[in-house]
Amino acid sequence: MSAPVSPRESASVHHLPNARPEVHPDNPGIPLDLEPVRAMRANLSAIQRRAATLPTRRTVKKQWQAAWLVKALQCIDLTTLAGDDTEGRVRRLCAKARQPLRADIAEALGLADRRITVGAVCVYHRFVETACQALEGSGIPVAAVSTGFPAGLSPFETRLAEIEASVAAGAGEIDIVITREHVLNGNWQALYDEVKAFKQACGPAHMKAILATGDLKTLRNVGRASMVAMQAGTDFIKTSTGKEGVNATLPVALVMVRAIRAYREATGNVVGFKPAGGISTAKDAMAFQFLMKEELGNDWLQPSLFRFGASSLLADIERQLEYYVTGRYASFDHHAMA
Ligand SMILES: O=C[C@H](O)COP(=O)(O)O
Repeated sequence: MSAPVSPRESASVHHLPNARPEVHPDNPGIPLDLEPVRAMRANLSAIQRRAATLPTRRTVKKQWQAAWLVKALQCIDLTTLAGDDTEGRVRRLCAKARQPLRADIAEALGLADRRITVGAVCVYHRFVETACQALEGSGIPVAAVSTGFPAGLSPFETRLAEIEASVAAGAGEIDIVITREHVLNGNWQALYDEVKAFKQACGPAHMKAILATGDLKTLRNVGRASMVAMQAGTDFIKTSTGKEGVNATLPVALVMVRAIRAYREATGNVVGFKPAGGISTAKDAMAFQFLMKEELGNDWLQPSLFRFGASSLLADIERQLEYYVTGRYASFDHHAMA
């Protein structure tokens, strides 16, 4: 991270890139069109080369770096998806979601009067009601992972019922998982039908389609699955559950955001992107932000079109912002939810 500001310098963040109105996902879907699906190509070495340059492409320092990190924080789906989750843990997570920056850090950044929150809180269905109660009045949506998360192999009707139950319990966002077998078998019709049925079951809730890219074997499959999920009407495409062997990576993200761009150029429809799983440092987060800015533009830096699915990223961002305003690093356990 860059050197801390001197006491004489103002630590205020003046460059939060959110003066413009946010663009929201707008994707009614289209009938299944296999031509662009089959046309998806992925040049592995070119993608890897491009991905390798992303973390170093921009030199962002001082208040500009702090502004990027505050924006990253606002895009976090603050997540807990563990077998030992409890109502108490979810309530603490929601308290952190409401006030993700310690008051003294927010004050030093000149953000005390701005209502800075994370993008959403993401939990299992079991905790949707708890999270909705804890977030009441905050405007922060609750996202529920659904459809047999993480494997997505429970009976189809059960998966639909799970979506409906989470929406009825108050979830404003539903993160579904696709059946990886449909992708591995090239059964695009089955994938399209599944995602479309899930979208219908979501009703007014926003849907994110988790492709579980670590299970899809090739980047070409990632591109094809992205295209089919968008044609079926998903509002976001999301990389991973966080439970696959490999989760969000920059090469996978490049393929997915380029599919978003191609789909938008072909249809005019707008789809968001959520890298998730294994993103735990401010530096990682900024590499994904640079990717979004360069591939899709500033509209995709806003929480309406960009989220990080992350359980521990917030702690590092808060730590880096504390360093920016004080010149000292705190230990991780100094920050709540570390
Ligand atoms: O969707 C979110 C992921 O499950 C979070 O993954 P993580 O615990 O590696 O940050």
